[in-house]
Amino acid sequence: MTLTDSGLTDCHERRWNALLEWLQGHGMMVDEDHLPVRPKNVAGARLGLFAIVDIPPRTPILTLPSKAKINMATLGHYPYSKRLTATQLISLHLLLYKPAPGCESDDPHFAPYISILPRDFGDHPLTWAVHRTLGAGSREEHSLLRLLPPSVLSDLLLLERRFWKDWEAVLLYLDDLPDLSSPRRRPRTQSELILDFVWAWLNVNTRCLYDDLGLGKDNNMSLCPVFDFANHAWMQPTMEPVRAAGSEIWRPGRCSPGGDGNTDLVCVSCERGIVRDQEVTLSYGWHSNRTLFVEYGFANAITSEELMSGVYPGQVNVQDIVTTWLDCRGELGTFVKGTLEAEGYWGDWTIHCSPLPTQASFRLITALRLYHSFPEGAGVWSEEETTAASRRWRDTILGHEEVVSEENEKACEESIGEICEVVIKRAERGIEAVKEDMRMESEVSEWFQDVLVAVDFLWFEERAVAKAMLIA
Ligand SMILES: C[S@@+](CC[C@H](N)C(=O)[O-])C[C@H]1O[C@@H](n2cnc3c(N)ncnc32)[C@H](O)[C@@H]1O
Repeated sequence: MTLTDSGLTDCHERRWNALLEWLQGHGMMVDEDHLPVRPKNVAGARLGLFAIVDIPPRTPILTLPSKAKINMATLGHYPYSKRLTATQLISLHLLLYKPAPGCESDDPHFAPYISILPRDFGDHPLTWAVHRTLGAGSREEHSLLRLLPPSVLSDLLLLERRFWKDWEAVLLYLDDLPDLSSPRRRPRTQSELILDFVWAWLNVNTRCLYDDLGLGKDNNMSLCPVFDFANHAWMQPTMEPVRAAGSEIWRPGRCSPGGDGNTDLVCVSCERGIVRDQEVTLSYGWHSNRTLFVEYGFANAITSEELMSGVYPGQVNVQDIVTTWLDCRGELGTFVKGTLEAEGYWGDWTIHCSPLPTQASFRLITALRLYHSFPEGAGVWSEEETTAASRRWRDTILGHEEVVSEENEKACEESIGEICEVVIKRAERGIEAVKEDMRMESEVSEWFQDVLVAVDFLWFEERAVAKAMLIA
């Protein structure tokens, strides 16, 4: 790959200039004073945004016109567009206008933007999962899936389920509107079409901003050119989005009653300001590496001090361990499972190292309390006994009682210790297996090595959180 003086390939340089010209056509100021950032290659993250001048604190970095965003408002011209969610509609639009290899998009509305989006997501775990489902997984992909911690794999399967659900919805929509798709595109087999949809869907899932358009929660999102080149920094990000002049500060996850419609996006530098050539970064949220890896395809390089001291939101989902215990308890296990499901406490059982003190989530403690309400070896439980034990457990959820009993609490504590031991042991095996692959796979592609490093961090986080729990 040859880089130009600006740190971009020729092709990216051309596409970036075309994007600026297009944005200018939409009324955006793109000179150095109004857009003091440019993309550059970043090892292990494709592109990132960099300051081209010193930027003082709380200074506007970009003001993106609302009509340059891709969202439910700017795609409102699709017939019956409200039949689709924002993810489905934006993904469909990208699918229809996906650039052919080596070419630019021919979208009459957003071509320069769609053309500069990443072309390949071979390093994202969803791609490996979908390949596997289609029976087309490569050896590298299979071995990466095998190396993932169980908690990561189960989140990945949930993400894959979301993907297929969106695909089904888009197919159904296209069935009703064959004019939209048939004449437009080069012929694609069903598998090719699905993989192109993976590309579209991942662009949406990894790049969209929560954006209060005044719609339902799941539809308040936009793809925002330029803004979406900013990489994630878990500590001290340098840029943040704010509302257009005169309105409230933007915060992810907040929905204003009634909504404000599609407004311009303004981003400003954070408190410390930014020096020339420094990377301009955002916070994608206070996420553990498991979530970052599954949703975005990368993991933060973190140290054990950061994990043990509680400054990093380390977390382990231990659902598979507890589920195995329940599976060994026959009918009683089935009863506990059914009760937890009925009461909304099934799954999402986690241990955390931040904020200190380290702790098990209330959901995990609640599940363990019910599990230990029926001690092993206590013989057969009559219906009355089962009802009474469940009632005592339910009282802890309702806040009528703090604990089921002292013995029950002690058993839960011991179980948490056992869970941590299991997590540590398997993390050690996982780290060893990743090392082994690193040694064996020295000839393989760069992205594969990068992913192995990320998988190593996933196991490392699990081990450090479990160790911190045991020490506490
Ligand atoms: C919103 S985009 C950021 C721009 C992106 N790097 C690009 O080349 O277009 C999000 C994607 O960037 C990458 N990314 C973001 N932050 C990262 C980080 N701290 N380390 C590695 N990759 C990162 C991941 O691939 C993620 O899915």
